[in-house]
Amino acid sequence: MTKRKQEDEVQKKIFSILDSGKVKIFQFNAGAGAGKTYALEQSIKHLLKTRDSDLKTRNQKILCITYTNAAKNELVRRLNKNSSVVVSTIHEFLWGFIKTQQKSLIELHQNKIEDELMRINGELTKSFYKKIEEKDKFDHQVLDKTFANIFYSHYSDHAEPFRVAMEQYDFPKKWLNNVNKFKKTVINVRKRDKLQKVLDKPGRKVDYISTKNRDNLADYKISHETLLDYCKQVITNHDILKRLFMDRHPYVFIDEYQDTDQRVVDIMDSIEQYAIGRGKSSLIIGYFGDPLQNIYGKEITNTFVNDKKYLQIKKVFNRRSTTQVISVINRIRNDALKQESIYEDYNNGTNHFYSVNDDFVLDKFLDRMKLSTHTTCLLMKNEDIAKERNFDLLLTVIKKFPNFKDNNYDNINEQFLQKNIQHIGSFLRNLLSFIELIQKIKYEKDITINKILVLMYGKLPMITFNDLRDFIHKLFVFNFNSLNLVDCLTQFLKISSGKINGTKVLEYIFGVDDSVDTLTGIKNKAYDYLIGQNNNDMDVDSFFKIKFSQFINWYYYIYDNQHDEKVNYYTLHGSKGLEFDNVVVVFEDNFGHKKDYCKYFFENYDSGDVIDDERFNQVRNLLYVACSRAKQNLYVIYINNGLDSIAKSNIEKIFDKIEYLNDK
Ligand SMILES: Nc1ncnc2c1ncn2[C@@H]1O[C@H](COP(=O)(O)OP(=O)(O)OP(=O)(O)O)[C@@H](O)[C@H]1O
Repeated sequence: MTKRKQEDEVQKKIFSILDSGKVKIFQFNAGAGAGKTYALEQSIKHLLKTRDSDLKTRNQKILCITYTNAAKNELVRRLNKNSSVVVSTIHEFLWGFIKTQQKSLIELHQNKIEDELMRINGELTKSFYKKIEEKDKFDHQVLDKTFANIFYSHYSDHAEPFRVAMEQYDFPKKWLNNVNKFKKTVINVRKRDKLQKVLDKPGRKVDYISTKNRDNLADYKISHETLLDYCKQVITNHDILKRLFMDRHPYVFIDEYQDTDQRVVDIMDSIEQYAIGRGKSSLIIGYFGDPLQNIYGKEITNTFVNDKKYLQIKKVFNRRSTTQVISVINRIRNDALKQESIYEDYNNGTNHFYSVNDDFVLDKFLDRMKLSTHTTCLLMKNEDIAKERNFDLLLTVIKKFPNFKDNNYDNINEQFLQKNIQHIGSFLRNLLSFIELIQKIKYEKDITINKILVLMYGKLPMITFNDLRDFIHKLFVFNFNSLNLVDCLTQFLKISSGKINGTKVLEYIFGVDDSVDTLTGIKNKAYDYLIGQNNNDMDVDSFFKIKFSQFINWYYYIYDNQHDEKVNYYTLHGSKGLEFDNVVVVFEDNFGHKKDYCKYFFENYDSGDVIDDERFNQVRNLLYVACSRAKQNLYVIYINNGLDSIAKSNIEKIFDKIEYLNDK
């Protein structure tokens, strides 16, 4: 049978499951470039061809869950918008599904507030608060409005000026010995009061805010993680919702199963069980993915790798890369899946492995290899990416703050350079929203008024067109690119037009209340995020003095997956899901807080007992994702201080031969 025929057979297997009219969950496994997204698209098209009128009569929709908004937009584009298909990210979909279940949501939310109150009380009993005899008096004092204003105005000061500001209150000196503990205690008492008040006065609705990365419990606003918790509890405990789900969505496709949260899998399992119990219903759930492309350190749901309780479908063909690239990526993955090209003659590519020392200069290498167009460089060092993308100053400053230093080093990748914006650090996410607002107003020609207003207020407020036009006009006067962050914020705060007020917009974007002036409030948020309880003698001024253009460049790095025909630069993580003609990957050992990051992989490759070695698997997955982006030619450069014989021999097993480049 020809390869194309075999590929068709795989697709037909999926079609036959879709046509079976039964309750089934299947798992489609295929390596990089196999065409998983394509298979998913074909499956939807098949259903549209065979079942569209049925779906329409019953008011049912095919549901397709993608991991990112970018993937969603791509799939929507390929499917040419069809009213029988819903393509959505999981959070967006689940919120739409459960948001009317307010009775259950409020109950869960109140439980969460009670848990939080218990946590706060626990913390208070561990601080000087426990020993205060007249607790009511202390509470009364710190809940006072004037006190709050002074407290927050000096919140992000160094320790001594903060103590001086507190002198007018007769707190015993020893309470202020440790300024951080004092601040924490005050905040806990204030938070407890706020939460207690909302518990005593119910009647609010729970809302999911997709643009913020942190809950605001007192305001009944939840973020992504809490949404998944609530959804799991609400759906798995209510048969009526399971029924509603399967009646509305008899076909569910979930892309990138390796990144799918356990709670989502639990929800789907419970719906499947319910469907089986009802008999004669039909429900098909298909997971598409590749366990080896899990690169964010969050463990894959056991069901997908060990239990394999779903129907397994495998595809071995590769549609992306030349045979030269495929042979390398097969060897990197080193598992049972060995891909082969679907094409008979796609073998005009190359793969090279260069061992180089610290003097290696990438630009010279690109020159030498004549790689000046259609080339993408995947770099490990964040500093290199930041320099190429012109936000190196921002990175240099951010790295000095406790939230990104020492043990928190991984936060640079996980919260600052993270391409999935749901995982960006909470304060940074707010900052991105501010930059997005300015950039969209200034440069995005087809931005809708709704989108602008939602960015400004989180909802559609009643304002006049004139006010909006005037506001935008005033915004255009400033050349934000030439200002630093604090000046940008200051200018923005001052803009007002009728009912629109820059201060209110920033209060919304940064989640600041009116107990202090807005700029100080924003600085306090930055202080909590960047420094927190970790240092008394640091301030956030250096961050706010950074040129706004650096933040804009960072924003474009996070959001922008466009690449041009010249040389483009990404981190290895950031390349996931993309493909390029020529790929240059630069491996380094000094990465991820390790001194032997890649070395560990090369030394242990082929040692036989690495299957459960999490560290080994993480490096392997990252190298696999990076190398499998190449369509035609792959150049791997390994910066190292000398290779031992085991590493050398293993590298040769993967890449055939090592070329040495040691010129300056
Ligand atoms: N049946 C097909 N016919 C033509 N081109 C295809 C087909 N399937 C996939 N392709 C092409 O092959 C390439 C890889 O496909 P796709 O991106 O769907 O793979 P993938 O398995 O999702 O990759 P990865 O997991 O590495 O991100 C793309 O350029 C896609 O357009």
